[in-house]
Amino acid sequence: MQLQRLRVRDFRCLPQVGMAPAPGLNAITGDNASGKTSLLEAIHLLGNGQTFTGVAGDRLIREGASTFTVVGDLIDDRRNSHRIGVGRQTGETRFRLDGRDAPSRLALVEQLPIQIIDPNLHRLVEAGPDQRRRYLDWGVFHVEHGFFEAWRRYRRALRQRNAALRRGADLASVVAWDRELVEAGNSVDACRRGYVDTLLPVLKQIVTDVIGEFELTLSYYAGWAAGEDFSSALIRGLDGDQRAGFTHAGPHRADLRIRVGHSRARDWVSRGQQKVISAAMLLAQAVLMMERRGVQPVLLIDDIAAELGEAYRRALLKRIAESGVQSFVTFLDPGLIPDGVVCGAMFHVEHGVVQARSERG
Ligand SMILES: Nc1ncnc2c1ncn2[C@@H]1O[C@H](COP(=O)(O)OP(=O)(O)OP(=O)(O)O)[C@@H](O)[C@H]1O
Repeated sequence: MQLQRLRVRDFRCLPQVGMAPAPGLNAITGDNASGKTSLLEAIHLLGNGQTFTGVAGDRLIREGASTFTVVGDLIDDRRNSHRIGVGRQTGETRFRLDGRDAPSRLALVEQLPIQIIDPNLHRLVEAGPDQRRRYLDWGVFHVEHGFFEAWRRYRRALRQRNAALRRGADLASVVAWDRELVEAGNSVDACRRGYVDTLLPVLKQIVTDVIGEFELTLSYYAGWAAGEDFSSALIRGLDGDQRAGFTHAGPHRADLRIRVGHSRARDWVSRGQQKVISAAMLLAQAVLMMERRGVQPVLLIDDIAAELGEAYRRALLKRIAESGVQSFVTFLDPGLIPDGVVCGAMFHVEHGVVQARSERG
């Protein structure tokens, strides 16, 4: 999927924007508070239905206006055109897809897969498993059909089992959910496992291209002990589950464990390297999606220049530009666009006004 045209009206500090992005790397330059992040937010909204900064509702409407609209014209990998839109009016946000109301935000997520690389990116390596699980599931969702349905079934059964545990129900009422839980959980697990196997070589190659030789391993933890099956883990954990009032083992506890040599990555690598590994993880998903599904995702990259030294910044942006993934990258100053990075298009933002630029100067 490629964003061919973007139109924005009264969104955050942007009064009116009309731009025609290029297929590869789109550089967006502008001073602090000029509106660069707002522009990325508008694109994110199209592919996700939500902003990445967490700002929501009427606060997204430009001060003094009463509505906002963001519309994107897309072309898919079979050269079909699509139009998606998000608008807010009288306290309600509406999603539009090809001239109709979209049933939910999920329809947008399916239409325009989008990922954000921002200054909090290192948390993917550093923070707890939740963020990595979300990362993993985003990729699995877009690549493995059937994953979403299995995940929904699993969540439903888990909720019911936990409710029974919480109210101290008898054993039969708790284990009544185990069959569904195990069936759906095993499907979720199989999808994730297969995905990680194909992701890992792509990721390793990207990390090597950017950092050089690096002993990175990514291992998948299913959410119960290795060598045991899910069903046995549930039986073994039953006493503990009844005492705690919730289910311990299962795909809801899965993780991607990132190691460098024999150490956990977060204990071993520098903050800059954590960011490069995290960015590489997102880029690897994008590349895999293109290879496996022929679907092009969009990458949004906010403020990476402020976070990375010249060498990593150049290598990473060069790799992103060469991947062919459509990306939108913000820079405070055009001088921060590293030499050798080929930009498909350049835009400059000043006081909320976006203009195409023909050269870096
Ligand atoms: N609803 C709104 N109406 C008007 N202005 C807004 C609204 N929401 C945010 N702004 C303003 O928009 C301005 C631009 O913010 P934005 O985050 O897009 O800038 P930026 O170019 O990314 O800056 P930086 O380089 O400092 O990150 C800010 O001054 C912010 O206060």
